[in-house]
Amino acid sequence: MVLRRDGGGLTVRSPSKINLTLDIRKRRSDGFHDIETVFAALEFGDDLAFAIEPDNALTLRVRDCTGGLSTPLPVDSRNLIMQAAELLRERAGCRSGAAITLWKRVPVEAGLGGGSANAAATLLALNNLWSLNLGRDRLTEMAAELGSDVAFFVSGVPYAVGRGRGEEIEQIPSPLRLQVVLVKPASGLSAGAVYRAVEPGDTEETTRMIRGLEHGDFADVVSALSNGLQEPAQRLSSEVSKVCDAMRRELPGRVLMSGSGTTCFAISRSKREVSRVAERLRQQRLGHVFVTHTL
Ligand SMILES: C[C@](O)(CO)[C@H](O)COP(=O)(O)OP(=O)(O)OC[C@H]1O[C@@H](n2ccc(N)nc2=O)[C@H](O)[C@@H]1O
Ligand SMILES: Nc1ncnc2c1ncn2[C@@H]1O[C@H](COP(=O)(O)OP(=O)(O)OP(=O)(O)O)[C@@H](O)[C@H]1O
Repeated sequence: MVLRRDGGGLTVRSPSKINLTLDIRKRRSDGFHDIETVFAALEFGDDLAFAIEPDNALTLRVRDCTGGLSTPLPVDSRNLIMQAAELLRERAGCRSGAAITLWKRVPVEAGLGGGSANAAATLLALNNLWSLNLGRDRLTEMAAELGSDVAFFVSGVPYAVGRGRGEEIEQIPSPLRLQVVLVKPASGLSAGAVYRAVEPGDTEETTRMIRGLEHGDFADVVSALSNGLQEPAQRLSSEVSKVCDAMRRELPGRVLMSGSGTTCFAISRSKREVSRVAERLRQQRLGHVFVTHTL
């Protein structure tokens, strides 16, 4: 994530992600699951601005740019941005203040990790704005406390494998840039509800996906696309199957649900192809359609 100086403050683009694979290995006693997943960061994201607040207050304003797609987000400690700021203050032992503004574009409960990316952006930006000089390791530890996806966004890499409950991050070097079309249906799903409905299995797609990305082999990437949460998500939301079926008619074999849903995505090497497919999907009114690419 690139921090930009803006007067006395900072601005940062908070990206989103898709999961190119998601293997659910086993249910743990702490309520989480051991997983292996391949994250890909997307250019599509929110914007955040941070300014020093002289009286040590922490405030958050949200500007909804989703076109009414999301219900209003809380601006108190229920918001992951406020949780990240408070955690940073507590661990660094500081009482600095900040006025934070979020321009929200990434839909909520979409499987795109929008809230997790906001939390990561907040850790990185306030560490800089408040001159705390905490190292990447300390920020990564805090990230894992805030949510399973946050460490990936703190890493700032385009592709990574996530192990453990998703917070153990290892970069996957790749020459590939994927063009991506996203369709988010009206309904959302909470990650907890989808994980509760899953049966852990022993799929091996993540290893194949890592190899495909490293070799820059698009055909291998396509053949390894898989998501162990898709079947339970489809049971919980009929819109997921409807959207994926419509996308498969356009780009057979290249469609998957992201994370815990409900967004489905399709990948291509061609910008022109995703734009054409997006136009056709918009006409079918299945949900909000976004065109983007991996970072
Ligand atoms: C679906 C993914 O987005 C894939 O990247 C993540 O696994 C979920 O990440 P997240 O939204 O950051 O999730 P968290 O806020 O950490 O957890 C929400 C809930 O999802 C379930 N959860 C999450 C991650 C995991 N490895 N196993 C789980 O069972 C737990 O019930 C947890 O209470
Ligand atoms: N800044 C934030 N942006 C988005 N959601 C937030 C934020 N802060 C708190 N939340 C809450 O977090 C929950 C889900 O967030 P998010 O949109 O990141 O989920 P998601 O798209 O399913 O992502 P994931 O792939 O990580 O599961 C919602 O219940 C939302 O109210």
